[in-house]
Amino acid sequence: MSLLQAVKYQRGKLEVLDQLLLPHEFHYDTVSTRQEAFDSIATMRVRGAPAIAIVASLGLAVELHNNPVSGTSDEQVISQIDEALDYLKQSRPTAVDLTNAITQLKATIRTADGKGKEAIVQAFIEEAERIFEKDLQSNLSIGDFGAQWLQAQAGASPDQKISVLTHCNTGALATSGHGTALGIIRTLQSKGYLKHAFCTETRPYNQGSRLTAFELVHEGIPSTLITDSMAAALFRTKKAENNIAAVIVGADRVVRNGDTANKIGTYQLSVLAKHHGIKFIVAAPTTSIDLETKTGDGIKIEERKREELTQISGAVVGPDGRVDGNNKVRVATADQRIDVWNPAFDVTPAEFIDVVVTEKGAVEKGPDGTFDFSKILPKRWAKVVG
Ligand SMILES: CSC[C@@H](O)[C@@H](O)C(=O)COP(=O)(O)O
Repeated sequence: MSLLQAVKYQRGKLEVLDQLLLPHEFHYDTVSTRQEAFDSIATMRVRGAPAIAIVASLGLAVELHNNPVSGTSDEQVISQIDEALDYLKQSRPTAVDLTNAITQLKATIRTADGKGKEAIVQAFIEEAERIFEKDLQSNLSIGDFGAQWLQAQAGASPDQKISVLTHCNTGALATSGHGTALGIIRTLQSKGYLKHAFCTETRPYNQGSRLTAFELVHEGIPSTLITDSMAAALFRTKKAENNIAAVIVGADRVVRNGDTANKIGTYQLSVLAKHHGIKFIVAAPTTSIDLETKTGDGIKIEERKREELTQISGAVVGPDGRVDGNNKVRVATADQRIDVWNPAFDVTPAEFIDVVVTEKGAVEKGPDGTFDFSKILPKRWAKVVG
């Protein structure tokens, strides 16, 4: 089985899989400049909170590797890199991984201040590469902690397999590999704990049907696709038969009290899960945690263009039922004059979340109903909260 990779990188060269063409066509774009990185992210050719941060960081690393910076003093070079990072930060607003990566990159280049411009650039490139490599390790740990938590809380085991529902895409395509929520599902499968994975279509951008369904099939994980509107009926009619124990989702931003921004539709799933006695798990690396924002009310939710709701693209299906991946079409699915509201994310309040699984462990709610991240992030906590 070939490995799914959203990003292929070697020093000086970055290739990014165009996810808009999936699952019908595999095409990698070369990304060599900050503008190309920005464009890949803003047009959603690459998407998913960790992958966005990785492409922005490595895209600029490639630009700096191949094109000497013009500044002469260390101060000038640092300010030019800062400017490029601030530009990249504008590519998409809701996921915090990019902001956290930028903070980390800015701090790292300052450790080379006074050592000359090559040292500053080198420090940047090495830090960007570390962000990429560390993400994979984080995903694998999230998978282990998530499976352990489900073993303890839902009795998941080879003798008592569980089923789960996931939303959006959080797999290898949204990260450096393995995935977060989908990473837990992969780990459950490898341990023999998984009965079945259900995935939502994830309207309007269809990350679930285009990407997650593709990843699940690719991995040979027993799985079923549903539309977003079928979740309640699924829980009501198929929970017992399938032993549906958890909804597992990723995160674009988990704020200080645990409120979590994730793909639109996540919030309604959390309400349904509570109603049906199903655990609700947020799987997120600590790079997706934002301690500076106190509650979900402070999260900026990206609104996207109307055509994402009123039009859809895909590949032509022939009369024999075969999909012709080379023959793409874009079709209208609504009266093009209708007014549209298209928020890309929503906020799930902490009260509906049972656990936030990070690479540093599973964090459960305290008696006050909020999450306390001070134990897993003591330094960041001290900086922000004191
Ligand atoms: C590990 S990816 C976590 C989230 O980024 C994911 O669930 C999600 O909401 C992605 O949204 P997208 O708009 O496709 O970037």
